Amino acid sequence: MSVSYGKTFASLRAGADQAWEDYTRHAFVEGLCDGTLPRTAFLHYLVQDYVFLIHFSRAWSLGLVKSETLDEMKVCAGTVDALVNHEMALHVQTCAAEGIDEETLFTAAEEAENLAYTRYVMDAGLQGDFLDLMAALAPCVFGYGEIGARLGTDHAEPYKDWINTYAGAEYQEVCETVGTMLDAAVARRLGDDPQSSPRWAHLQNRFTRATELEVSFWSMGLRGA
Ligand SMILES: Cc1ncc(C[n+]2csc(CCO)c2C)c(N)n1
Repeated sequence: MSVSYGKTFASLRAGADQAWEDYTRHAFVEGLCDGTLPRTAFLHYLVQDYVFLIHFSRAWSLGLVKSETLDEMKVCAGTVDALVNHEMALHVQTCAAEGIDEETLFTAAEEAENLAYTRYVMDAGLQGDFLDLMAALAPCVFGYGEIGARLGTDHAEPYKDWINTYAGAEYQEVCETVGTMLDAAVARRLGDDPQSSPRWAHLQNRFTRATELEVSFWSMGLRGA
């Protein structure tokens, strides 16, 4: 892998085995890359993803509540800001150009895969501590970072705006910042050898399950083809 987002992510990624490959090399992703993804599937994904981001913003806000350091708070607050004030704008713009207005996005009925994923993450945070929440949030952040880094910024239409959002230096820096914060959060709570902590298996389980839910999310997108 050419990108590095910290040792916590590297360990969790390795522990997720095949699920990680299924997520980051999904047919939906390959279709974005070579431009063969049907437009209807992309729009179906984008409408669902708008609602997804609403709930992910809520989950990152919970991260603020569960933080133990100002640095953790800064990363969570920055992510909420990026999500609600910037990342969602891409969805709104793209959908507006296709005649789908923001009211339609906000009130879209969630597909079961979407609902399952966001509520799973939220519950991981409500039930557990900051690390439980971060383990469930991590696949989303680093997976899109890894996909963006692999696809690169040199793409033709139709999906270059989407790809560039995640391939660009700005998002890659976000992933590095979150990775650094996550390493510090783990060291603070579990010490220098976190994999030997009795909590590690549970954190790995949260990460792997969230990764599987990302796979389902892509497959749900393809259903719109
Ligand atoms: C299904 C789905 N999974 C992941 C992302 C990417 N993503 C979601 S929240 C967030 C902000 C963290 O910095 C990022 C990058 C997405 N859009 N949709």
